Amino acid sequence: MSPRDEETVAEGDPVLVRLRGLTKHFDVSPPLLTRLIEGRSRQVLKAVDGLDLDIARGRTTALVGESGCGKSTVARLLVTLYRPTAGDLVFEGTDIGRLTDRRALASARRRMQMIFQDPFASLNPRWRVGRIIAEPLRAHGLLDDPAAIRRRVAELLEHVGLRAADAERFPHEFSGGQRQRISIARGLASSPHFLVCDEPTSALDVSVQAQILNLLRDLQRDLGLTYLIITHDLAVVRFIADTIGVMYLGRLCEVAPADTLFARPRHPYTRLLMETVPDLRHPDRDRRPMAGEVPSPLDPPSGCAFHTRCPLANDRCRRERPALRQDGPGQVACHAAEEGRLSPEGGDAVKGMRP
Ligand SMILES: Nc1ncnc2c1ncn2[C@@H]1O[C@H](COP(=O)(O)OP(=O)(O)OP(=O)(O)O)[C@@H](O)[C@H]1O
Repeated sequence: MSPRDEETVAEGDPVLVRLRGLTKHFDVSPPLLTRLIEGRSRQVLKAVDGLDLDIARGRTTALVGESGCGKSTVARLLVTLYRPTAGDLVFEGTDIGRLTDRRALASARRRMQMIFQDPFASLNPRWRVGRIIAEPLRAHGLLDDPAAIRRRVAELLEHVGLRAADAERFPHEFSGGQRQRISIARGLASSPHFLVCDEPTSALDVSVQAQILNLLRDLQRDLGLTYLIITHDLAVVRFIADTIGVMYLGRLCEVAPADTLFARPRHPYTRLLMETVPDLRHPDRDRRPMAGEVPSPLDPPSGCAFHTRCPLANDRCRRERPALRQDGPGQVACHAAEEGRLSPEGGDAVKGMRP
């Protein structure tokens, strides 16, 4: 056990967030009249379809996968912007997916915050930075004395590498990276335990991305924060994540410690994703596009959702949905892995999938 493990276990439950069978379906049916005239039935989009995941306290868990696999929907479920269709969403011991008590929900919301991708869109351009950062303090009724609010805002600005005097300026006076720092300061205002970061760096230049990721790491160390990072960018994940969950069409196909996942990816889809990782030092070099189309979540394939793109798929894969099973230090949902049909390095498994 590493010293960091001992620390988290000593605090009690090492798991801050526990997801069991977490599901979000959207009713995307055409209006009733259209359905009657055109003889169409109801349509349900399975954005998230039975997710089991533990998010370790004080650590960084990342969810990766191609666009449309359900990452942002998970983020929105976690911060209670959406209600689950089914399943458990337990945060600090409370199933917040089922909470109806307003005060309990407000208390949970204070302890978790979301950082969005686009700091332009998420900051009110007409408000001074001080007011933007102070807003959660007022909304949650944490501070009302103007001098105390000013002190807290100054402290938060300094925490994220800005100056106390920046409170007087407007968002447009800052660069993209600085604006993301302002978003993070606002996210920290209510002293949350859990930050959900949805593509926190994808709107930024590569050089600035590393600064923001370093800031997130420093804040985690200083404040004991737990992160869920949502991204399609494996380079970001490699830089910051302790644990990685790989999503495909609303389900997790692999969950593993970051080192294990990069050294020995197991699921054929993870192996294919790895082929597309840009080198952090040479981000423009050798980035292959992903082969094949992701099937529609309106009509997901039977059995393993990945079987339509997987060169190792057999009849069982087409018929039977694989469960997420323990596999070394991680978990993988793959019949080929369970049956020992994967090559150790993954070369054979991905050859047929390369464009
Ligand atoms: N409010 C909604 N109503 C209907 N469908 C939705 C809604 N939100 C998301 N979806 C659909 O759910 C699926 C998952 O979307 P989601 O945004 O969670 O994926 P993602 O992996 O975050 O993709 P991206 O990286 O492009 O944001 C997509 O097919 C999307 O069109």
